[in-house]
Amino acid sequence: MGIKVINISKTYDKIKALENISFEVKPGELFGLIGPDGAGKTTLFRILTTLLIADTGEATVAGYDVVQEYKSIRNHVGYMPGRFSLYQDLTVEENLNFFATIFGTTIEENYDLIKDIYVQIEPFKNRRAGKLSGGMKQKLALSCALIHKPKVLFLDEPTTGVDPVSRKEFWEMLKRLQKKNITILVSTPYMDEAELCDRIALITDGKILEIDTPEAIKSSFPKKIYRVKSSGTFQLIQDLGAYDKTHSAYPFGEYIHFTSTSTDFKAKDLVDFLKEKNHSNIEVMETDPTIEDTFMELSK
Ligand SMILES: Nc1ncnc2c1ncn2[C@@H]1O[C@H](COP(=O)(O)OP(=O)(O)OP(=O)(O)O)[C@@H](O)[C@H]1O
Repeated sequence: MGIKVINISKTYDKIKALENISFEVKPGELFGLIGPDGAGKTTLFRILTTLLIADTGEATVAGYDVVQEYKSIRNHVGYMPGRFSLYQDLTVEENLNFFATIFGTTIEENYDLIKDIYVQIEPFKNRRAGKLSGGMKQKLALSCALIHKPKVLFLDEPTTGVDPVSRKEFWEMLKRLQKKNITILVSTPYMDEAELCDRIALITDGKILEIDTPEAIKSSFPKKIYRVKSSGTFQLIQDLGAYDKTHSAYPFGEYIHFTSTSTDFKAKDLVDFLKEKNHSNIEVMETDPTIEDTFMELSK
């Protein structure tokens, strides 16, 4: 009752939005699609929620074929699209009632499923959706996507433009929904959110680079990573770019993450090189790989 995607491709004019995508989401799994803007995440969501037909390939959602059995899928999935999808001029309660009605249900019938989320916006039930904060809009959109008790939930960048506290609360809600046997496919450009998924697929330019648990993806990183800092960040990037032992060097927060082509490379080699280049306040320290590092390495 999860999701199966087999060799899905989709091209818009000349843009290959998806190229031979295959993966499986197990029933009850919280699966993340992690990738930058334009990676193809929305296109994939639209295909799986039957709003768009793939050029080639097959997919099933909750056991139903996305083309042949699209009507059944629509009754069994909840979809929270990336951009705010609610009726801005309707109130919170009217929006929820509207979605309940089109699925032939009522707020009361499935209140248990949305209770946790809805109680937080219920005090504002008479406010128009267009006047809600980002975090509240997101909670309302999730309530609307859940009101017909879907088996599978699709969330396209649900936390983009939402403050950090609401983001954290949102992920806690997803974990609780997962315990109620809902399969969840969520996309995000935030690498820290990737860590909260059971498994993730790293996607860029319409292709999947890797699928595994966040832990396995991090531990598969093939090189030692050093975090590097000096008083002149711009010059540091330039000099690391020109260094003959550099495999990769890219900004990572306040540091540059550096890997070397050499297998017996030592932090001292880099310190000596940077001293030669007149850098001051040099800091070079080995650090643990993150999902973002794997992403950078695989998309090189
Ligand atoms: N209707 C369309 N017509 C032409 N090109 C499109 C269309 N929709 C998407 N694309 C292109 O297909 C590629 C994948 O887009 P898609 O929206 O699926 O990516 P995404 O990962 O969801 O990114 P974003 O978060 O920016 O929506 C992009 O290059 C995009 O410009």
